[in-house]
Amino acid sequence: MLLPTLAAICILTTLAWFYLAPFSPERTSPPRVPSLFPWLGCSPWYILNPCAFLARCHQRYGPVFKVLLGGWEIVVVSSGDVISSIFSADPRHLCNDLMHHEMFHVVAGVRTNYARLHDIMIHKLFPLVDKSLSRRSLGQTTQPFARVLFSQVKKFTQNHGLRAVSLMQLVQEPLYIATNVALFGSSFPLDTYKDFHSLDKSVPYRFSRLPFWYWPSSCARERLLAQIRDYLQRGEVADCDDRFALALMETFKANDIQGLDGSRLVLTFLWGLHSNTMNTLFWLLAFLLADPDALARVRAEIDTAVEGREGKFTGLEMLLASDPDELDDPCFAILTSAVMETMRLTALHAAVRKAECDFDLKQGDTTIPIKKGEYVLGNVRAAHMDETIYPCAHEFVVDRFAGRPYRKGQIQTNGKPFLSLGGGRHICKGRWLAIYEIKVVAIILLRLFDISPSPEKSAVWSLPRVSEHSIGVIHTQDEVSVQLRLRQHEYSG
Ligand code: HEM
Repeated sequence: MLLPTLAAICILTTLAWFYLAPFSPERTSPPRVPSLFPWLGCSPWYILNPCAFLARCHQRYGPVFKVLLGGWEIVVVSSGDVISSIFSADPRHLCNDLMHHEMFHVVAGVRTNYARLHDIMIHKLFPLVDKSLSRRSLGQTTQPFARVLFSQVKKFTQNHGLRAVSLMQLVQEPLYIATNVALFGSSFPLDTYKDFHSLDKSVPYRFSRLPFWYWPSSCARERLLAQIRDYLQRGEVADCDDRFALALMETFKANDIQGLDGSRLVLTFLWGLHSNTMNTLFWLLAFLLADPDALARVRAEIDTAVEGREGKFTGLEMLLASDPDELDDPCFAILTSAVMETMRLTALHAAVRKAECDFDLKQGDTTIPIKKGEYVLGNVRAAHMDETIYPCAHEFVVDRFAGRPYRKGQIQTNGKPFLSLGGGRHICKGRWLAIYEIKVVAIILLRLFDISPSPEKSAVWSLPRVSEHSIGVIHTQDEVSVQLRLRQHEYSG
């Protein structure tokens, strides 16, 4: 009894201290968040709710502050310009190996051989992703994507016509399967969505080393690794159009990556490929369903484009057969803006880097000194919630990014600091794929269905709660059920 009581007293005292003490930050530049514990620093509060902790510190100490978390001195920055300069910094000065290491460990359980896997990922896999998923060549890589996606969504019309379905599964499973076919070919283990989802749900807890019932997700990970290993061992690529899969197999062969190492590398990549995109897509639908006017505007735009009223497409089938470049079009200006707005609202923190030497970050006319061995972290959420840049920053404003003339071939930021997709040399290599995929899923679902809250739950739609332990982009643990009703138009099942 003594130990738990002491622990409870300790936690309550420190919580009270954190909330009530009249904080006077140490007179350092940047200000340092005071902490009671010598090595742990503020990690108990950070781990309990990273987002709320950073928001409180931002409010108290301003846009730049230093905090000790589990032995790491971290300089947190919240201004768009400074975060951009971290993204663009020379990796010899600010290095992001740490995040990659964590991803390998947390997602795929890598404990040995890290350096070799990391080397292949950075020097072989990322350039391959960059080339295959660039705006110009995306159409060759995604050829079967929309076809497979459509056939997966159609299954919901057959099996779930009148029943409640999980919004998460509705938006994510077809996307997962179609993306895997497009990138890895149809011989990839496609019936793995449930295991992937179970692993994905555990990742934020694994990152924070929080107590969690890990057993189901660990079993899911083992099954995924075994199936991916079989896929790599077979080495079959069904179709020579599967360019990405062919190049991947060749890269693995040339570098003698096989067995468990190969499957761990692919699983880590698979998580990077799906996790943010799936969660962003879920929130796009959730925001639209919570805002009937926004939903009506996006749907009207889709109907106009699909019905060929402005001469763009003559039906859903034609739209789905088009090159991704065709969807990067002013006829989808509001939908594109809705995707950008969702990315703005869902991005958390990024740009975690370790300083390899003493380094100055520029902030306007001043500099932020970073010492060798310190870490920097970009509080993207704070930058995106800056009311001076984004009025009504906490609200979903569907046309926020549709104010200026549409610029094809560019991310539609409307000239505002937009950090959800990184920047500089580490800009997200899958950004064109992610935007294209999210748009296609939204087009298919909103064209085919009226989606309403499941009557067993509530007649009024409210946004799902944000999980305190989200990473990358916000997550939810809420089960959201919806009912689908086929709309009356060209498609009848
Ligand atoms: C909505 C979906 C996505 C979001 C919000 C997102 C976000 C990001 C961010 C913020 C970074 C920069 C991280 C940093 O520098 O610290 C990044 C990097 C990266 N992303 Fe994405 N991403 C998404 C989808 C994808 C997809 C579909 C792929 C496809 C494989 C992908 C592949 C990559 C790669 C390879 C990098 C590392 C680039 C490098 O370090 O050179 N991402 N992503």
